[in-house]
Amino acid sequence: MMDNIVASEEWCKLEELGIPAVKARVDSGAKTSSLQATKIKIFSKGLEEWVRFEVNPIQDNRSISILCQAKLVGLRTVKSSQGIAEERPVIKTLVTIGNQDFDIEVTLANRDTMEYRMLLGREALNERFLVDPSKSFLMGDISEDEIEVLYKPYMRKKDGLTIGLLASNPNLYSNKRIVEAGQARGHEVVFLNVESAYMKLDAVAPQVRYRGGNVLDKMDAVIPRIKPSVTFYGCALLRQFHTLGVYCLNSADAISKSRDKLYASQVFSKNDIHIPVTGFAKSPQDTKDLIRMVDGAPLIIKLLESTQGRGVVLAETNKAAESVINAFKSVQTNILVQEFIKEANGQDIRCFVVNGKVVASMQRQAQKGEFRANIHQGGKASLIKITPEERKLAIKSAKALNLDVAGVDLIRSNRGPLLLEVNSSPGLEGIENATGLDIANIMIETIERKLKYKAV
Ligand SMILES: Nc1ncnc2c1ncn2[C@@H]1O[C@H](COP(=O)(O)OP(=O)(O)OP(=O)(O)O)[C@@H](O)[C@H]1O
Ligand SMILES: [Mg+2]
Ligand SMILES: [Mg+2]
Repeated sequence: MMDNIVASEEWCKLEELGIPAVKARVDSGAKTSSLQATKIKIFSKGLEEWVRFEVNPIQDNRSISILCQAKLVGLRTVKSSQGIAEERPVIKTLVTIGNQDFDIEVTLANRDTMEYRMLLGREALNERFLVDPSKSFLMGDISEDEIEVLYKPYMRKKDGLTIGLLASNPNLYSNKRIVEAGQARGHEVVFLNVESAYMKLDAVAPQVRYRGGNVLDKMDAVIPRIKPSVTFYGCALLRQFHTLGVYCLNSADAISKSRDKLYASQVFSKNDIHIPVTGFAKSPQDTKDLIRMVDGAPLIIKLLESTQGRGVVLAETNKAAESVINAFKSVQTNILVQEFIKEANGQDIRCFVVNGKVVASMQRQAQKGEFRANIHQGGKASLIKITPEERKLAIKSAKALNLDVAGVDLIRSNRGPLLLEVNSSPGLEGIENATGLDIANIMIETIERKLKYKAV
């Protein structure tokens, strides 16, 4: 066996960190080496600066987590895939590959998205190894059984995840159900009030803290259920959690996009997703043409930020439309003007999309004399079998906004199904009652799948 040729992937032992085996990708395209690490914290030991962190050394197993510490060698500015510069701690540690031991510098990557938990860069390989990228494990393979034996002592006692529910009211049906479903699957679910959480913004050791000073550094995942009035602050918290390597079931970016009806409609039309003809204008001088553009009254006027049907108005005549539109404009309120889909007869369809699948759907029928089918406006829900075209539309719409969980509202028009809107915190009560399905459980299962979590 040639002992100076390494393959594209190799097993490494990091003895000083207490990591018996980690599969590393050999990447001579990268200069430095890196190691996946979460919960990174810099601290002083006498006069020295040290860093404490956790590593999940096995790709598909979140439940194995090794607490490591090492002397800090320095900080390295690294560009993320989005081109954002970040400072990452660098340590020096002994690595064993095959029968060779040597010291290397390793950058701690605070993201959990690395496919390989470790990356061996040029600096580590130089003058020591040649690389044969067509091969795997030239320095010796380790079987799954051997891994199990090696990691037995490290198995976490607590076998569930810690999931934060970022919301405002713990007594809402949806929130109670999410807590219940998480606990039923063996996880710890912590209710986090959006307004009681705050952040420390710092390149080296960013944090989310909770009223009283507790640092929230044990979260594996966060489920955002952010009410519209705190979207801005809630999304800032979510970004912070994301930076800390915590998986968020709906990203800050996707939530803020979905909350802006105008922006979302532009994303839909760009992605070839059909919506009722919609217009938007700044000046009252354009109102008449706006009305013509959507084919005249009856037409719909919507406040840009509305929920539960409260900001949606039907104007029966062109005159009424014109005066309502201009009235909103005179108080600087942003509105959309939209073609009225009369043939829907006060019905719409709510599809609940989780992780790219329609997991439940229901039809909602507006009360007599009402065109809005929202349950909050007295609408009644019933079961419905959606068509393949409607299913495709619902999935495509959630995907266009990049939402893991979405309530997609469709309406049946003479020219086929049209998308009305996509909600990022869809309520569970209506859909669970109508369908008898355990949607909260499906949301928790999705988190498990994303984190590659398996109950031990
Ligand atoms: N263009 C339209 N044509 C016919 N009916 C419509 C139209 N737009 C909305 N509606 C009806 O009004 C209801 C409320 O509209 P929409 O969903 O856009 O508003 P919302 O206030 O955001 O509601 P949500 O609580 O679902 O977020 C719809 O569910 C549908 O029944
Ligand atoms: Mg809405
Ligand atoms: Mg709606």
